[in-house]
Amino acid sequence: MIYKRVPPFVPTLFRSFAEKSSFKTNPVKIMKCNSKFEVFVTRADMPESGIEMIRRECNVKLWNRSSPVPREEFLKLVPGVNAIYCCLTDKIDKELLDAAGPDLKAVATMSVGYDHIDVDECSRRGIRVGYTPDVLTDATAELTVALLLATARRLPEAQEEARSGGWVSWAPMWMTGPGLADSTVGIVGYGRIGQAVARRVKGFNTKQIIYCSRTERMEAREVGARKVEFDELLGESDFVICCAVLVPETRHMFNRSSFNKMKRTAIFVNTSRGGTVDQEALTEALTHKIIRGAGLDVTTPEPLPLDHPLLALKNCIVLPHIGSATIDARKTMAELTAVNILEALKGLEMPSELNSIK
Ligand SMILES: O=CC(=O)O
Repeated sequence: MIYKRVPPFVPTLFRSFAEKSSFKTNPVKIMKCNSKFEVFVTRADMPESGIEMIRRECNVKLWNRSSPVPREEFLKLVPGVNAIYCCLTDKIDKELLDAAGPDLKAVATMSVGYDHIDVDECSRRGIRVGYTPDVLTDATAELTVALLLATARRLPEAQEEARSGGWVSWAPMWMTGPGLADSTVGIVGYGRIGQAVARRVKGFNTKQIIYCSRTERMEAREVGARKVEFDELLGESDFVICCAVLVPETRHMFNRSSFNKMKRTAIFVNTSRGGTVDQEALTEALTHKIIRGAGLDVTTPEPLPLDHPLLALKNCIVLPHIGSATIDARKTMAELTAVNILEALKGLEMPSELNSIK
């Protein structure tokens, strides 16, 4: 990987500064360094090390709130900027690119997912697009396994029982769930994260790992994983894990028909994007015990409204999209996003680029 680590960062002002005094009332903070380039950053609480790297070489226009920039503000703030440093809540589409205008040279997202960016449209306009693969693979795979175990072994439910007095005594079959040992694990989407999940679940003495992906993956040999068709994976797996990228072909691939093909004892886990699941069908499958349980780190929409039926189901765990949320992963993602922008503005290759415009 070409990604270069930067020297240790001296903590600076951004968030604490932003949260002090006058900045509370001003939604944008401008940081000048006499560069010809201006970079718009969509969150006040992007990790400081990445912002500091950009600030050393470019003028930074920082959205001075830790909540997403409202769309109307976003459209007003981007005209004339040379780069946008964004995250997965920021939609970068034609309208936004039109608003930014011809000086926009690069968009870099602090995420591996890029379904919020119209990459083709960026390419047509000569705008380079960067993202952050690799650096969050371990973090996301760890969370996926944690969610898998928490769902199968019913950890939130068990904790609730302990807290609320439901724990009357040890009981032979109380709070039981399926184990990974001797099970079949099916992984849908065998990219970097899918492979990292496979390596981890292998360590739990699983019987077999099967996967489906567009192509046969050499990496699967390392864990003895076998490529199968989607329907076979659904029918064979005790645990079905979705690590697939969200593209038109994967939208709602987990629907009524898919849940009906799964074992009634199956556990479904999704750490990719909420859009891969038809949530109404999932709610029905969980309510009517068509499958045993589900663990979701991603939903549609995010956040899931508090009155959403999935949040009321005991056999469903919902996490607030924290797959990559280790401290190191998030810092490294921020720094990679900064390097992507700086290299693009210098006309150099981005370390992690989605489109290659020469
Ligand atoms: O979901 C998280 C990411 O795309 O980085």
